[in-house]
Amino acid sequence: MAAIELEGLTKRFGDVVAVDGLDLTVEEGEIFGFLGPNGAGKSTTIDILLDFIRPTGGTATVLGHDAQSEGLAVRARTGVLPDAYHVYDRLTGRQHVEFAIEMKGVDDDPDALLERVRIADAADRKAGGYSKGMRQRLVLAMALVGDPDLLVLDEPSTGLDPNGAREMREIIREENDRGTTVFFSSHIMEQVEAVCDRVAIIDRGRLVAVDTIDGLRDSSETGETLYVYVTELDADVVERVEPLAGVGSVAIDDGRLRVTVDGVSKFAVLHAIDEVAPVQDFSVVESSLEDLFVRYTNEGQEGAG
Ligand SMILES: Nc1ncnc2c1ncn2[C@@H]1O[C@H](COP(=O)(O)OP(=O)(O)OP(=O)(O)O)[C@@H](O)[C@H]1O
Repeated sequence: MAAIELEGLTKRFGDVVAVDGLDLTVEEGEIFGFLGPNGAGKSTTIDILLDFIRPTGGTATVLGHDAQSEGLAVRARTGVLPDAYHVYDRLTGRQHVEFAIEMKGVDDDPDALLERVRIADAADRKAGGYSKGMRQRLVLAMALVGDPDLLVLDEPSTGLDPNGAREMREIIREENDRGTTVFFSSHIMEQVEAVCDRVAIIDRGRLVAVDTIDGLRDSSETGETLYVYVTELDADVVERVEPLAGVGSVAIDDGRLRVTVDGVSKFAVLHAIDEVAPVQDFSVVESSLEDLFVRYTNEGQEGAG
């Protein structure tokens, strides 16, 4: 059974199409990144998964339950770290978690939960004195009450310093190791790259790519960039390298040739360049997810324009 299954999911707000015929499957046990620029439709999709808003068309199935007609069943098995969350300044960390345990009607150990998000030593402090990272982890501890099968995290790293973001990643991995499927939205590429099994990129409500990060790299012309030192570097070399198979773009950059290539054929490309102009030295730079993200979302815009 898939953890999340979207079929033709559509949401219109008046003239605005926030989600536009989205088809997506997230398998159980995955850490799945849901990426897209501002306004792409991430929060709207998450709101539909949790039945906070109703779709205009299509269906969303979460853990085998229809998100709309069986919203209660979905929420009973799903933990959510919302984009905007609130803590009560005058309650301690433990009191927050105790409250969540009572609300869910389970008998979890609050200290064990605070331990899992690494703020057990602050359990008796008032949340008003917590740092932003600690507050977020406290809300995550509340989301973990009842041992959910699915964790939905909306922008879990926004506003965290690098240490906080790293700690968040570690916690996400640990929860995943316990068998929880993690679906998290972000526009911070590094975060997603470091932790996700697969990612979907959406843009203006539409799916533009879904794959592993390596898969995205391989299927993208900008999979890798070669920096090549050749014996003679001039416009003529650029012109002769451009038509070679597997070459995306070619430019002169800081005394070197800068060549974007399809990840699979970089050696063939190097070899071909060597025939045109003898290669003295080279280096390979893998695209970051950031590059891929820009590429996928810009391509979409060109298509629409
Ligand atoms: N309640 C609403 N009424 C009207 N338009 C809305 C509403 N909610 C969202 N939208 C519009 O739907 C589109 C998608 O918004 P959404 O918040 O889902 O994007 P997002 O990917 O979560 O963006 P961000 O990364 O900025 O949070 C945007 O154009 C937004 O303005």
